[in-house]
Order: sequence, then structure tokens, then C-alpha cells
Amino acid sequence: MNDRSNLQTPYYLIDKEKLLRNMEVIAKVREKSGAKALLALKCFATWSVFDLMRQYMDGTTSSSLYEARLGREKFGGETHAYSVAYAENEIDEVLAQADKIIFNSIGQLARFSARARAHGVRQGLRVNPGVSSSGFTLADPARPFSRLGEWDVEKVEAVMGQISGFMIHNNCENADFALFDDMLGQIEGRYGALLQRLDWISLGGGIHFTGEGYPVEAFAERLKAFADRHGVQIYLEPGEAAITNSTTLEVTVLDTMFNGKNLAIVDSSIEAHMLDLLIYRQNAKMKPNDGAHFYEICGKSCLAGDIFGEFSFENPLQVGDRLSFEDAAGYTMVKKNWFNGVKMPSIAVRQLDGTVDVVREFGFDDFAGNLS
Ligand SMILES: Cc1ncc(COP(=O)(O)O)c(C=O)c1O
Ligand SMILES: NCCCCNCC[C@H](N)C(=O)O
Repeated sequence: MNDRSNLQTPYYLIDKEKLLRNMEVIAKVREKSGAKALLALKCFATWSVFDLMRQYMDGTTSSSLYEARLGREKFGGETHAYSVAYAENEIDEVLAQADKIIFNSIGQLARFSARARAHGVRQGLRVNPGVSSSGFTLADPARPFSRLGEWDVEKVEAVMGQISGFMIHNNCENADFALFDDMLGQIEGRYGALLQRLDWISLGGGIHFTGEGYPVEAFAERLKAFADRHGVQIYLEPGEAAITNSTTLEVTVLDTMFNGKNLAIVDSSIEAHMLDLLIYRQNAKMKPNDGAHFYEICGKSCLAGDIFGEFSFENPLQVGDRLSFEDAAGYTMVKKNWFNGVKMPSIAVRQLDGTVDVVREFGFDDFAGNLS
């Protein structure tokens, strides 16, 4: 189908042309730095577009058994398994999917190391350098008493014989290369001697290197210098950087009201369909946003604060008008839910030849089947 206005809203629209732009930057960083790039499935797991992504990335990393399995089955390539904690009843299935397993703690390493060796899976440890770029306490791996990885260098040193790599994830939407560079320097200062004893190190995600104006060459050079100095294979785990600005959420105005402000209610819900924005108290984005008519765009759930944000339009909004929220892929599609039974957005893909395919629609049976 070519005319997207024929599609029933709400739907997420993934544009492969836009995705390709991010993929090309990732390919450049891989080529110039020697780093490998694994898609962080926690951020984006819409496997209909993995056919494109796998041409530019080395594989996937995961946060759970199911993500590890999805990565192995739907993406292929190298499959890294990580979880904050594995359970006894899932570890063998995780190990059957994984090329590498990264334990979050020395306790988990001690508990499952023999099983990993029996499966021939290489082992790593999440190490927490205690510095991060996160502006959100909620998402700050270096927050006080953080459970995300081991902090104590001496304790880490004691288990070096059991592991071949570290995973360090301490960036969050970090578009500042100088800050990344500085924090990597701090990591080298803290763990320098240990790094020499590793085969690989994953620097996690949270680096906004596909963003407009990011110094990609300098970034790649810094990674290469790090890899050469310590004799390690670097992995990057981009989530947001892989899919940023590739996807929109397409909605329709169902009603307008004036309650001291112009309000427009759409056939979607921020709580159900863009939950990450609500969690971090952020507004949705819409372009253009420079007209003379201001509206608060609201969702149709019962939540009083189900509000996408305030936007300005060229003309007064009418019932039936189509609106499009930007940047709807990362931590959005993976978090959609059935709150209020609001119709879940379909998933559509704009292919590289411009045609739009609806790859998934959701109906009552999906809603009912979600519970019992
Ligand atoms: C261990 C790890 N790797 C990668 C990522 C992906 O981060 P981002 O989507 O910000 O690139 C995360 C985010 O939570 C993470 O915790
Ligand atoms: N857009 C608001 C901030 C999003 C933060 N995402 C963080 C993802 C991940 N859980 C992390 O901890 O890095």
C-alpha cells in the first residue's frame, strides 16, 4: 500500500530509509574502530525489520531468557546474554542460546559458572565504574547502592580467572563525546591493569553516536585506541542509537474540547503506547510545531494525565485529522500495553521502495489472551 492515510490508526510506522541512516553510521563506526555492534533488544525488538538491521550489526544483547531467544531466533549473529539475575530454572535454556553470558554479580558467576563452561559459553562480568552520564536517577546505573554490576575492584580481581570480558554500561542518551571520552578515561584509570587480562569488553549502550553532529570519526578513533592499548575486542550495545528517529506513532483526532485550553483527544494513549515518556515526564514530539493554533493533545485512557504534550498547528484541529508523533521506537513499542483495553497500534513498515506493509495488527483476542 502506498497511501498511508488509508491505514487505520493507531499504528507505529517504521521507516526503513530512516533506519538505514542509523545503520550506515553504525557500519562506519564498526569499520573504522573494529568494534562490534549488538542491538540492545530491551530498547527495540520489532523483529520485522531485523532483515535490514542484521546487515549492519553483529548480533544482539539481551536482558532476559526471552530476549536472548528472540535474538538467536530472529536476528542471528552473535548472541550475548545478560540479566540482572538468572533463575535456576532458566539458566540452561539461556546458555543454549548464547555465545557469551554476562553475569551481573560475582554471586551469579559463582553459582552458574560451571554450567556455562559445560555449555562452552564464554563468561563476562558486569562491572560498575560508579560514574555515569545519566540525568535521571531512575535510569542511573551509578545511583547510590546500585545493583547493576560489581563495584569493588579487589573483588573483581579475585574472579578474573573465570571471565574473559567485562560489560560496563554507564552512558544514558549521551550525545557529548567529550563526556564519553572522559568517562572512558576514568574506566581505564580504575581498571587499567585488569583490562589487559581480558579478551573483550562491552561498553554497553546509551551513546548517542548516530545523532546529528556527533563526531563519529573521533568516537571511532577513541574506541580503536582503547582496543589497541588494552588488546581487547570492543562491543557496543546500541539501543536508542540504532533506531532513533526511525519511527512515528500515527493517530487520529477523535474529539476536541475547550476547557480553558484547546484540547484534542486522539485514538491512542501515552500511558499505553508511549509509556517511557510518561515515566520520565517527557513530552512527545511533533513536527511541524509552529502554527498559530495551540492544542493539548490527550490520550483516550481514563488517566487524567494522559497527555502527549502541547503543540501548535497551522489550522484549528478537526475530528478526523491525522497526527504523527516522532521518535516512537525506542523503549516505546517494547513497553506498549493493554491499559483500558485501548486498541493497540498496528505495526507498519515503510520499505525502502516506499511501499508500506502492515506487519502486525492487534485485536480483541490479543487483549483477552493477555490475561486469563
Ligand atoms: C546493559 C545495557 N546495554 C545496552 C543498553 C541500551 O541503551 P540505549 O538504548 O540507551 O542505547 C542498556 C539500556 O538499558 C543497558 O542497560
Ligand atoms: N528518554 C528518557 C530517558 C530514557 C532512559 N533510558 C534508559 C534505558 C536503560 N534502562 C538504561 O538504564 O540505560
